[in-house]
Amino acid sequence: MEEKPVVASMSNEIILSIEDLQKEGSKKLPAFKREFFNSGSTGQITVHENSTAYLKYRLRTRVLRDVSKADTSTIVLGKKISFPLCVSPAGIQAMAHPDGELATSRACAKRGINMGVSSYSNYSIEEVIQAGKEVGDMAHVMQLYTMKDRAMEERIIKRAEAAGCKAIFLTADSPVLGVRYNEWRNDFRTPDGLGFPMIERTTKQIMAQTHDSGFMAFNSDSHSWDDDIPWIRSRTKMEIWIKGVLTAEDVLLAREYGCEGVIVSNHGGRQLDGTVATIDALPECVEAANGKIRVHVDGGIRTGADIFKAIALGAECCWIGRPVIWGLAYDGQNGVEKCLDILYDEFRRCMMLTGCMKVSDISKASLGIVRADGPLARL
Ligand SMILES: Cc1cc2nc3c(=O)[nH]c(=O)nc-3n(C[C@H](O)[C@H](O)[C@H](O)COP(=O)(O)O)c2cc1C
Ligand SMILES: O=C(O)C(=O)c1ccccc1
Repeated sequence: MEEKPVVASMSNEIILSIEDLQKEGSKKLPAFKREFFNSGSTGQITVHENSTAYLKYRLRTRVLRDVSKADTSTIVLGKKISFPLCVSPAGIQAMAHPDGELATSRACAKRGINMGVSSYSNYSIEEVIQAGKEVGDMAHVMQLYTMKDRAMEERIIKRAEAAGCKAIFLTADSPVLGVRYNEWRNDFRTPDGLGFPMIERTTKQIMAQTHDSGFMAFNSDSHSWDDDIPWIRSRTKMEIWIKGVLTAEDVLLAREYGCEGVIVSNHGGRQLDGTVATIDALPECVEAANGKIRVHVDGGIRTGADIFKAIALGAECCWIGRPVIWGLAYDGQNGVEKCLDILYDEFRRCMMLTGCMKVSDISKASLGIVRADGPLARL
């Protein structure tokens, strides 16, 4: 007879962490897709550091507090969400699972969080919003690049507004594609049969792009604060947020140009390798915002404690890109729900174990930093 293990396993679930989801989700993808989704640019330094930069912070716990009614909810983009996390816009989600952005939208609606939709989505903004509506209440935002074809850019804005999007996230870090060895080595092309309804292109037309420019062939590299922000503002009542900000200087410009918020982001390390990790750029951006515009952050967030640390450093909310892709690849909508459930549970436990009753209790006092040979330093 087979010997029973001494400690019975808690469950048969093999996905307990985002790391597990990365491993199992990635396994389901052929190499060219896996590398496209998971890689960063050039030496992969920033994609790595986005996550490891969180490790230097230590949690300062407060004990003997009644956390029985800990409330993780918060209000973002006018919606009460279940915890301070939203899903970053990421293109070609149907390459991870046939249901693509529809599955992501349903999972977000079911779990009560907001979603960004890429201009390079495989389902239209109308379809993505409708899919979410059938499940629950949430906010969608439309991600936009400054485009060479301004008439098309305007059509994206108008469609997004008519469909009910709350905001435009203007991705400002991509006038040109980053150095992506994986895409060049694999001669990366989007698989046959996928549509790109927001940029009004078929896969055939996309595939015709060279690898110097890739998707960014449609993006304008002559963009500027002056030419683009007032232009967008005059075409929509939606909020305008700048995605891809890493410096206090650009936060001040976003304020000057009347933007509602910034996403502190380096595009998940996919554009310029060697930029600052986003959690390390966050403090100067929060200081420059001075409470006048909202500051959110994405890049490398893989645990509930990472979310907690970003909130402690002044972000209103965090966003995740790849973890959702891994969830999609693993099991479509179910996989994305699993991803959100893992992060929710970890974040809630982190709040309770640090003695925080509500999200607004999380502050600089919740963190310390260990410097070489020193005791824990307060922030
Ligand atoms: C496969 C993939 C596609 C992406 N597509 C877009 C996009 O279309 N527009 C955009 O602004 N950002 C895009 N991003 C960047 C994400 O919005 C986000 O900034 C980044 O993924 C966050 O880092 P993380 O993946 O470490 O969480 C993409 C990221 C990935 C991984
Ligand atoms: O690869 C990316 O980072 C990205 O932004 C993108 C843009 C268009 C389609 C797919 C991904």
